[in-house]
Amino acid sequence: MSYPTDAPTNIPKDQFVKYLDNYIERFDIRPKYQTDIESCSYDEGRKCWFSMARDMTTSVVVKYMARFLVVASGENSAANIPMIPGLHEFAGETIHSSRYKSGASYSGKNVLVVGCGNSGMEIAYDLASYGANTSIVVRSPVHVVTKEIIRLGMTLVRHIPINDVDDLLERMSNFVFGDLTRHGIVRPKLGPLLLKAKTGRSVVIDVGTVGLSKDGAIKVLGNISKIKGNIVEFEGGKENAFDAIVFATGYKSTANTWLKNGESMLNNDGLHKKEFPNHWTGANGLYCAGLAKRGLAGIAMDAKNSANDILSSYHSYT
Ligand SMILES: NC(=O)C1=CN([C@@H]2O[C@H](COP(=O)(O)OP(=O)(O)OC[C@H]3O[C@@H](n4cnc5c(N)ncnc54)[C@H](OP(=O)(O)O)[C@@H]3O)[C@@H](O)[C@H]2O)C=CC1
Ligand SMILES: O=C(O)C(=O)Cc1c[nH]c2ccccc12
Repeated sequence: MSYPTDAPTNIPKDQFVKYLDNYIERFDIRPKYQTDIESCSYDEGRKCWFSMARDMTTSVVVKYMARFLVVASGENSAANIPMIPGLHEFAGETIHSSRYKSGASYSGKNVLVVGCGNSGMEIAYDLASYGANTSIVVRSPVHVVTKEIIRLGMTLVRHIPINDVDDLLERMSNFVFGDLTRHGIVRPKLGPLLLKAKTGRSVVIDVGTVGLSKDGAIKVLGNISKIKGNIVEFEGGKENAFDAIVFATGYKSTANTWLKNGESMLNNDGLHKKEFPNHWTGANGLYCAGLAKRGLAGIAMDAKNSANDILSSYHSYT
């Protein structure tokens, strides 16, 4: 099997869409856009998977039949908003990062971004650029890198031990950003690639947020303890008033809600049951790609394993 080697790196949106179109054409993929899978279940008698697919524009439900089923709906499927005491009575606006489009309407407002993953860090930068008085909650250590550094790391780790690559990535990142501890951003003990492999936590690619935090244009705050009206209280007792809170607090898998008979592969959280590296397949032609919290490299690994396995059982099946 061959894969395109011309994957885009830093190109405008229309060229990226063109890349996807070329990909579809090259592999003869027929996407069903605007389609919601309501359920997938295994028919023991016919030895196949039945999927109920609702056309979101017409609401017509179509039934698909397939010998193989690949769950690729991802770890980032439904918005995760934490339970914080007093949140339901918060006097301002609350929004999850998945619905955030632009900081334009937040100009001049006091906005708190909760979460310092890539979504939170990008949104904080956008809000500050639109003139919002921006704060961000950074409750845990995080690896901030540049896109060049992580790209280099992902290439080197195919040839060099992970600890050596992590050492290099940390040195380079420290050289670029300096020690950010006094700005509220602390590096985790584990290196960036090992942290991803062990905990699923991604590095954050800086888009300018770090510079604004150093300038004080974006305020870095610790964990929230409670909310009272429009006041947010932080651990340590600090209190600030906010007009809006953006929850960039990540996502959950939803595969367990629509996949019936998936017990051989998925748990109640919609993530795989089996330990890595044997997690990507279940019974009766069931597969998953991208539920192992191993980032882009993990998704590629699952996709190749699933495709090769389907190919070999397809040949023995026909
Ligand atoms: N440009 C890009 O390539 C982008 C990539 N992405 C990717 O998409 C995926 C999803 O990213 P994202 O939406 O950022 O979600 P993530 O799961 O990566 O990050 C969620 C963040 O929310 C924090 N959080 C969760 N609950 C709380 C809480 N109660 N109080 C304070 N903080 C909290 C987490 O902190 P803690 O670690 O302490 O739990 C973490 O910092 C990731 O793989 C990411 O790398 C996203 C945006 C842009
Ligand atoms: O593959 C992942 O998820 C990583 O953690 C590394 C990575 C590659 N490209 C990225 C873009 C945003 C955040 C992390 C990565």
